[in-house]
Amino acid sequence: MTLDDLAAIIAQRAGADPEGSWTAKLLAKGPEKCAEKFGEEAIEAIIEAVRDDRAALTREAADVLFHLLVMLHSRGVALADVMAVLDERQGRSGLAEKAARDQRGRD
Ligand SMILES: N=c1c2ncn([C@@H]3O[C@H](COP(=O)(O)OP(=O)(O)OP(=O)(O)O)[C@@H](O)[C@H]3O)c2ncn1[C@@H]1O[C@H](COP(=O)(O)O)[C@@H](O)[C@H]1O
Repeated sequence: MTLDDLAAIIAQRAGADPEGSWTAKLLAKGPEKCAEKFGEEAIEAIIEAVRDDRAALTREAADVLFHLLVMLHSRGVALADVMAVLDERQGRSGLAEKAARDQRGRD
């Protein structure tokens, strides 16, 4: 399973009957609810990271990735576009990237 596979499943489920699909049910509630659910899952992952429960963190991280992709779909953001941003950053130090971002914020 890749993130591309999961994004394709989410796109396919988007038009499904909400009674038979968690993805369809969540998307039907709108982007704000998808964002809220992503936030809940992120917090659950944070809690497991702080507790240092690796098995629970692994499960919560899977929930985070799934709900991130649902949230992106809800706002029409393609995973490919997110990956393109990461591609642009490849080979560039995170510190240099942050400095450039801060400079753009000041312009
Ligand atoms: N990867 C996932 C996935 N990860 C998590 N979830 C669901 O996300 C929901 C979140 O559960 P939580 O317990 O955190 O939230 P909750 O059910 O609101 O309960 P509370 O926390 O509020 O008590 C659960 O129903 C999980 O089953 C997922 N649902 C679907 N997928 C993928 O999407 C595919 C399509 O699923 P459907 O859309 O359901 O057909 C599946 O085959 C999977 O590949």
